[in-house]
Amino acid sequence: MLLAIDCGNTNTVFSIWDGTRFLATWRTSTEHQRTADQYYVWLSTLMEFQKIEADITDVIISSTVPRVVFNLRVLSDRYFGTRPLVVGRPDCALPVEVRVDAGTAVGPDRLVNTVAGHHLFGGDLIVVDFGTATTFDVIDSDGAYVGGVIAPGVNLSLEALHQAAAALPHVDVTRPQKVVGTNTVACMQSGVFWGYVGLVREICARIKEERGRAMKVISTGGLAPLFNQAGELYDEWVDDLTIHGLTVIHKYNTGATA
Ligand SMILES: Nc1ncnc2c1ncn2[C@@H]1O[C@H](COP(=O)(O)OP(=O)(O)OP(=O)(O)O)[C@@H](O)[C@H]1O
Ligand SMILES: CC(C)(CO)[C@@H](O)C(=O)NCCC(=O)O
Ligand SMILES: [K+]
Repeated sequence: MLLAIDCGNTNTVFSIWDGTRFLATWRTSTEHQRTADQYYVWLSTLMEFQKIEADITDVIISSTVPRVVFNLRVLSDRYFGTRPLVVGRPDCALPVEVRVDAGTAVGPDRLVNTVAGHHLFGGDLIVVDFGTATTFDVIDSDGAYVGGVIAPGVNLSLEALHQAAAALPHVDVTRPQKVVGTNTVACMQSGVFWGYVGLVREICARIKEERGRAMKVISTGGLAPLFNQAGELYDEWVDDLTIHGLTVIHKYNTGATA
């Protein structure tokens, strides 16, 4: 069985794939100090608690934080007796082309989203991922990654307001009742909620215009559905698109089904 690890700047997702379905998915915060032993204690406790009897033989990692890869490699070697595939390393082939400026290191999560998007929906796509950053990945008709957009993440924007302005509290993002807020929290929520609805709409419209073609918009990330309450921003939403893409890349590199 495959252990797929998607390590973002805020959270790391671990998922067990048996070749046809995910047996379990767990999240933890991303901390580069965490050792292989700590990961294993956490993972094996959850597996035991959920009575998951998985014989993990393969590991694949996508990490936007280079320094956590070392300990995840040790986890893989020491506890699962296998050398992990690491997206972005030369020995991990991708089933799609990457057509960007020479010397650009595209985030591995964006490459994995490209593979997943193309695998599930074919070509001419925009993948919108609401993570630490809000990213837009543009995928050509042949599945190639051809560039995109990086905007600040939703929670990051709210946190930045709170950090920079003494009178602004920490708030969670929700859809406000009205656009015009009559208290501080409602004003902040309105700015972020409607600001992101506008950001997504405008960026997708301009990408389609610039490329002169119709494109399907796929969204991922826990916050994505919140912004699509009128159902007009995206065509599809896939939770954990990145984890799905990792299983596709693993299969492409090994021919394995699990
Ligand atoms: N209504 C909500 N309000 C606040 N946070 C939410 C809400 N719904 C989901 N979330 C959080 O949004 C985050 C989305 O997860 P996702 O994996 O897409 O990004 P991330 O983990 O924050 O970023 P990265 O992948 O860059 O580490 C999760 O931490 C989830 O708990
Ligand atoms: C943009 C993030 C932080 C989104 O997770 C990540 O994909 C990343 O670190 N990218 C590197 C730069 C790029 O993708 O062009
Ligand atoms: K993510």
